Amino acid sequence: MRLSHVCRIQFLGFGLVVLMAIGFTIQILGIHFPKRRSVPNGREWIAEKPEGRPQVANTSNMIYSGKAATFLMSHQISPLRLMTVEPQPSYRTCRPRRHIMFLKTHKTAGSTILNLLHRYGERNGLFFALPYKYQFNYPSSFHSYRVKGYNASSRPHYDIMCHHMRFNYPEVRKVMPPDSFYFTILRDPATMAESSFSYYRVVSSAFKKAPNFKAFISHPSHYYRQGERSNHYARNPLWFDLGFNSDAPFTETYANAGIRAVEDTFNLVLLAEHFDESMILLKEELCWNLDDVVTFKMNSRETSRTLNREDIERLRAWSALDWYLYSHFNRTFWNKVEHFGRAKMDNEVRKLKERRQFLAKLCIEGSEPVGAEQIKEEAIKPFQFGQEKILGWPVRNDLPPEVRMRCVRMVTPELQYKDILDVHQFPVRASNGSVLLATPARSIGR
Ligand SMILES: Nc1ncnc2c1ncn2[C@@H]1O[C@H](COP(=O)(O)OS(=O)(=O)O)[C@@H](OP(=O)(O)O)[C@H]1O
Repeated sequence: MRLSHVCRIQFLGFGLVVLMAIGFTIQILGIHFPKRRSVPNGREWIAEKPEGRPQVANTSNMIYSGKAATFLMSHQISPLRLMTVEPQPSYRTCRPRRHIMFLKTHKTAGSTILNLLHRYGERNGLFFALPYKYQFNYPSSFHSYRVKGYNASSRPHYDIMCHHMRFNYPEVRKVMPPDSFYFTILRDPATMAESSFSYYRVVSSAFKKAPNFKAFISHPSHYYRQGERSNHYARNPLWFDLGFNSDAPFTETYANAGIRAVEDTFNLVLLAEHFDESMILLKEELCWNLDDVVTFKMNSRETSRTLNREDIERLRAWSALDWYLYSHFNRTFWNKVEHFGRAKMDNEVRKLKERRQFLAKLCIEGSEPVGAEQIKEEAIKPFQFGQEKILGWPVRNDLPPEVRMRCVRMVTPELQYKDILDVHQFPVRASNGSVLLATPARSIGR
């Protein structure tokens, strides 16, 4: 009798251990159990949900043609479904965050992040704190009166702020709600300098004076003078964008004080070199879905120069404050990944890459970025600046209109997207009340 009792306890204990092991494995792999939903009847698909509620879209009147039809049919799936946001896992207790401040640093993949913020905001009817042109009077320090429609007495409600600025927290705080999520992105100062040299050589005095990049790397101080035109791109540009003194001599005490200020203000600091991991961390922190953070690389150059070890060391030493900052947030970034779970992260990154590849096949003519001259539509032509060609994404013409529209939004560059949002938020009305298209600020200058 006692023996069978002991056996039963042992059996229950063993079962418990097996269940715990299964739960632990699920946790590590980050497997989500989506809500059970009704199987589509061939005509109906769960479509995008602006307010988080599923809507049913009838796709029976969709137009299919050419290669698109073959692609869509080969995947046995409705085109709308391809553009669908995955359902929220049923156990998720968090609520998507919608008050967001992104500090867009220069040459750090910020335009790609802007694209996802623009899309999310537009889809969810959020209100952007927009600059009058394309930047908040950069390189001057940010001031609230630079936000279109801002009025200190009436304090309009803004949800997202994301265009280039030199950060100035007291002024930003006046504009953004107190519960805003602050994030930014950093890049290794060496590769960043290579990108900046190519892009900003026409404007930065230090870059202009150097006969070539190699010469600049060998003797940066020979070409650099504090305060000369656009030299904030040439030394410690991250430090500058964060609102600090980029010409201050490096000391650990000073650098640590800056890092503490960033940590006190920003909820998350991302890394351009680890963009996909960054997107997963961002998605988790914002309680968003995978599709919200799927992007195509924006603002990339046709060619770039490879740096050798010595070049890298020199450039990091030249921008010592940025290198110290980057090294610190590189450590905290990987601590966050560790905390999230490496295996889970790998799994999520794999899903992100697959989704991007899938959407590239669906949306993009040839699936690869091309030079601006190969893109006919002004709405998606990349802005050209600097010494190298900036690439863009041609959208296939044989897609059903709604799908094509969503594809176009995924590759709409920052400047054109800002114009679209501006027109939505500040429609110019004729005397009869009809909406006139506002003059794109682009025609006035960046
Ligand atoms: N997803 C992703 N992953 C990694 N790197 C990326 C990504 N998206 C953009 N980029 C690279 O970021 C550089 C452009 O940065 P920005 O868009 O911030 O430039 S800008 O300041 O707005 O002009 C530019 O770098 P360079 O090509 O070295 O110039 C882009 O290639």
